[in-house]
Amino acid sequence: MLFLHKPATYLGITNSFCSHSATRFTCTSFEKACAIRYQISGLRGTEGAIFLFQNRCSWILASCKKVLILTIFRSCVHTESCFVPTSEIIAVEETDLNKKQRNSGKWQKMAKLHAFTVYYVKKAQNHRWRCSDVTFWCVDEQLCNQWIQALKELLELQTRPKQLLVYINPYGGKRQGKRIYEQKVAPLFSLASISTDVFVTERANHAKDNLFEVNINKYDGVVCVGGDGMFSEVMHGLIGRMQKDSGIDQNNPKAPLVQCNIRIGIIPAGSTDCVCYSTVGISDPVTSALHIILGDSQPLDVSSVHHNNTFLKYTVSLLGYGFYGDVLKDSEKKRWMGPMRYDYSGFKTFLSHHCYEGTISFQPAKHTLGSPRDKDSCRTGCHICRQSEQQLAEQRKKCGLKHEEDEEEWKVIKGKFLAINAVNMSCACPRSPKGLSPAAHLADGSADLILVRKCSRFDFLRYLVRHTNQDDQFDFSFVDVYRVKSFQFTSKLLEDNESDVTDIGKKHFGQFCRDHPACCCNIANSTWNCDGETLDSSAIEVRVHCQLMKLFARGIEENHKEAVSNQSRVEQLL
Ligand SMILES: Nc1ncnc2c1ncn2[C@@H]1O[C@H](COP(=O)(O)OP(=O)(O)OP(=O)(O)O)[C@@H](O)[C@H]1O
Ligand SMILES: CCCCCCCCCCCCC/C=C/[C@@H](O)[C@H](CO)NC(C)=O
Ligand SMILES: [Ca+2]
Repeated sequence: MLFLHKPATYLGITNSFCSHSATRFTCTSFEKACAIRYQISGLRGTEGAIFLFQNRCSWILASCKKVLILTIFRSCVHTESCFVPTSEIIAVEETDLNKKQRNSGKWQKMAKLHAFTVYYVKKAQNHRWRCSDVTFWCVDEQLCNQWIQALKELLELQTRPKQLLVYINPYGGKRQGKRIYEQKVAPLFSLASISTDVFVTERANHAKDNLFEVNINKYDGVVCVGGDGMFSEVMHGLIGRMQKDSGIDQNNPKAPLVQCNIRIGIIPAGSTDCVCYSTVGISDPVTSALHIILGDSQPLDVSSVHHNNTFLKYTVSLLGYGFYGDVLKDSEKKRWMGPMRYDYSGFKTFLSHHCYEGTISFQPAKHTLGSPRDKDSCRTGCHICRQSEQQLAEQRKKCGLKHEEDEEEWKVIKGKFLAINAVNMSCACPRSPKGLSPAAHLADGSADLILVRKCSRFDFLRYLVRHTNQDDQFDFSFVDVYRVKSFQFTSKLLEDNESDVTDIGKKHFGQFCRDHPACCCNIANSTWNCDGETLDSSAIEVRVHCQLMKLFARGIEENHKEAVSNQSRVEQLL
């Protein structure tokens, strides 16, 4: 006999079935429950049960009548889910009966009981995940142990991290990194039997430097607790370590980089948390911890940024010149304000309305199927990213790590720009839920290059407002967008200096455009905002490396997909 302890799990079940006796369920025999295909005949009038079938664990009220079962399954699909893929079970534990019995007096009167608790991922609104649990009671100790054993064996079959290296930035965002990790994440890791080595950073680049020294092969993944800057640090440490160990010179902009197979998990505790939000769909520490525990894997494009054959940085989210560069530069002086610094500096920069002159050259990304104006966004299991992955594998088979000469055409655009934004992913974040390029892909080997030409303050405001709503951000005459695999930028100032090095006067001309002092064209350079860090050079060369690294994430899930697949599975079964 197995008893389900939580009748509330069955919200969707018809009233006639969900009587007060609903707390008591008879279980099928272990063998029948484990049968690969669910046999209705095996139930013989059973009221309720836990089943394992087709790699799914479900706890349901059941009846011999087919039609009723169908109703029950349907109601489960539309309300609280009783279906849990074993890949979404977090842990199975023998239940501490003393604790449970104290809470529930009615069990005390019963004969010797045995119980186990299944902890599983419960999916809530807006991609938020929570750890839920259900306890199964049983008078037969052997049956109870068989269930625990069977479920644990299933969990062993999942490829999940067992040993993680954790870096916490105690100063990111609202300075809550340490508290968030200790209170929300560490208990979940311990429930899932994950061991951790935790490292609280004491200075910027501490995590990055440490990653060059540790015995990295000991770990199944690296977790960073902080914002985009902290993630960037850890990513630089891992990718840099990988290239160093493989003898790849990062200063060579054309060097084919070695893929980094050690996954990074992001526990969001920063100011923007754009990488986390764009890859999970929400900036929530518990949700991210659960993605890490389940061992999710999401490949990510990474761009390398060089200047004159010198490596500057890698970027995965925004590489922005003009508006976002100026916002970052100003906001760095106001770190004490926490996340609010971006709003303050954003407003200031908007009022200054500076535009910058320069030349952009780029190679269009012809290999990918999508376009930046697509209506569909990159979602879990995205077919466009999968197609790029196949291409990448074929290319590797053909060339190995040989240097590949790329003769594809370059397009050149000269002009005055308020903003140049290159994004490898949508760059969605709580401030901009669709991101700066809603149709950009996480792993297609391309970046979206957005050029915002000089326009009025009012028009620029209209453009910025569209970062925050559903309207098309590219539907403006002064905005152009291209999907690219590489690009270069040189500012007018640098071009002039290079062509006329003797004209020293130019360098000291002052802030604004010589021809039109009132036109807001800034003679000085802007700064590149590279995932929230400033770059030293304004002239850069950028190249996208398809799926260079992996995160503990699965991309943003299509909301109705899961329900539809549950439904079709039910139909398959009956
Ligand atoms: N102990 C430390 N002291 C000072 N700075 C640190 C420390 N540890 C890490 N850093 C640096 O702090 C910078 C910012 O951190 P983080 O990204 O976590 O927060 P944020 O800037 O508030 O968030 P976001 O990047 O999402 O806007 C990173 O560039 C990182 O290198
Ligand atoms: C008046 C309306 C103003 C709207 C402004 C919208 C602001 C949206 C911010 C989107 C930034 C997304 C890009 C992410 C960049 C990160 O890499 C970086 C570091 O965390 N963050 C910033 C703010 O530069
Ligand atoms: Ca991309």
